[in-house]
Amino acid sequence: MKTPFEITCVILSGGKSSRMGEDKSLLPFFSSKTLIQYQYDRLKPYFKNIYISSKVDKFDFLEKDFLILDEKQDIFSPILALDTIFKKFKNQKIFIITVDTPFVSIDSIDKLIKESKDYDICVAQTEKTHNLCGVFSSNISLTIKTMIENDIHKIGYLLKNNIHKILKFPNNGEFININDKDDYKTALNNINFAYNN
Ligand SMILES: Nc1nc2c(ncn2[C@@H]2O[C@H](COP(=O)(O)OP(=O)(O)OP(=O)(O)O)[C@@H](O)[C@H]2O)c(=O)[nH]1
Repeated sequence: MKTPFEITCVILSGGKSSRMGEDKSLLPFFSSKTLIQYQYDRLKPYFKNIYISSKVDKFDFLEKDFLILDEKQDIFSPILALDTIFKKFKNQKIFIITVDTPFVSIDSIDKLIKESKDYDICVAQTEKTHNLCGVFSSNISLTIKTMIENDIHKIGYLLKNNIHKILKFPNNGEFININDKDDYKTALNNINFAYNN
């Protein structure tokens, strides 16, 4: 195994899951683990520090010290998650990934971290841009503050207003998001196929 990445990882897992119709982070995924526990456990060996960002404490497997609860509870938005994350981690770069992308490879994460050196944001792109899979620097805090004050929640705005790099990857499959029941069904097939072959 590689030496763990120096950079801290935070998994975003406090969304509304409106397209799924139930909290996707707690859906059964693989080997008796929920989606969030699967994502956490598979990434944990590769990072010195790994946290989960959420609105509430809903993870029975996680020690409280590794949970980052959003400061603002009234609306759902990854921008609010990033706001709390960078209040905790000042002057740092953080690797951000979402709970619903369990197939992103460690090699791709390695590439994103290496490529992020000269940028405040470095995110992945395949057929579309994966705005919440990449490295974010605390230098973006000021833009986040402005966005919250003006009720702007588009990650695209955050990218546009900071020095960023969009890193292309050839394999769309590894960046698939699990948003609705069909995505979930496909992801379950993929994960079972991967472990049985
Ligand atoms: N901590 C935290 N995470 C959030 C919040 N809103 C969204 N996320 C996470 O950010 C990622 C992208 O979220 P979205 O696609 O906007 O929302 P979602 O909950 O995944 O799904 P939809 O409600 O169907 O859009 C997911 O990993 C969410 O769990 C929030 O308010 N707080």
